[in-house]
Amino acid sequence: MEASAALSLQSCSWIGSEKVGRKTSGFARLSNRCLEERKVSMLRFGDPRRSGASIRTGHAERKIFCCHKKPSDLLGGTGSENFHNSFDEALVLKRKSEEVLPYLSGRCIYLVGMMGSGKSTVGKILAEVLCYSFFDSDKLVEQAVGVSSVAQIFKEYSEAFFRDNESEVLKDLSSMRRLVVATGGGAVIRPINWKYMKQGITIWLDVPLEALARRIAAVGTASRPLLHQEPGDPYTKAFAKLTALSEQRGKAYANADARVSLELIVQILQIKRAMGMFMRLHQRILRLRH
Ligand SMILES: Nc1ncnc2c1ncn2[C@@H]1O[C@H](COP(=O)(O)OP(=O)(O)O)[C@@H](O)[C@H]1O
Ligand SMILES: O=C(O)C1=C[C@@H](OP(=O)(O)O)[C@@H](O)[C@H](O)C1
Repeated sequence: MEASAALSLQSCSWIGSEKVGRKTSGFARLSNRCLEERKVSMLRFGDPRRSGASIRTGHAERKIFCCHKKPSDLLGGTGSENFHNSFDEALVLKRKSEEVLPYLSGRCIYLVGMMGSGKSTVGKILAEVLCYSFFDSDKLVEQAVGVSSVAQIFKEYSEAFFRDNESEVLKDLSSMRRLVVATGGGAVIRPINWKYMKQGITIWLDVPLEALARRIAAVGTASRPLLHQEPGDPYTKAFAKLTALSEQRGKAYANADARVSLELIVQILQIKRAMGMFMRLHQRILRLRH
């Protein structure tokens, strides 16, 4: 399953519960239709094509990426696995998007959550499915500052400087429509950012800390400066810092209009699997009796 199936499981419930009612590029590849509807030139940081972001226009029909993995892999997944296509899942996602789009009426979706919660991964899939444009706010800050990585911005300037630019980027995005935005994990700590993000719909990707630390340890902490300072092996230092950050930020994430809990998704999958096994067993017993 994975990120895409998580979406297919959750899309109905999040739209029902909403109150309104690393990345190589800051942008997902877009369909021709999406491109026509996009108005990125309004942004302060200008046209992404000029600022070096890659957008490919060659595909009229978009692929929906799915990955088939055991629920246990979800929690321990490194994310380095290939995403495979699945016709069924693509169909489910397509239907869900058709259900959801009228409720969205063009409003942007902001994904919030701790580092490694999958905001970029899920955001790209969500944007594909909804035919929205995808933006990664960290990438937009890098472009605005003219520095190639967030880690470098922290080092050359400061965290406060990064946060100011992050707020500016969110402000610019807030006047746009039909975007999925993967925010930086710390965007939730400034109340002003909520004012911008609440122009759209905010979704909190809530993932257990152990899973976050495992995912981050798998790719290393170098690109995440807040985790890189601690001593120790990547998992231990990521886990220690994520625990501290999560205690500070827990309440802030809860401001989101909806929460997608990976723990709950895994439980649902386990129940579905157990029910499937039970049905198969039941059928076998019936066959033996006759
Ligand atoms: N649902 C998932 N299951 C397993 N690994 C995931 C999942 N979502 C993301 N990942 C992996 O976790 C890492 C961090 O994901 P990313 O989308 O960059 O998180 P964020 O943008 O929230 O920091 C990446 O290596 C990614 O492939
Ligand atoms: O949690 C945080 O404070 C941060 C998360 C990072 O983004 P991701 O959540 O995309 O890793 C990035 O904005 C910066 O390193 C600070």
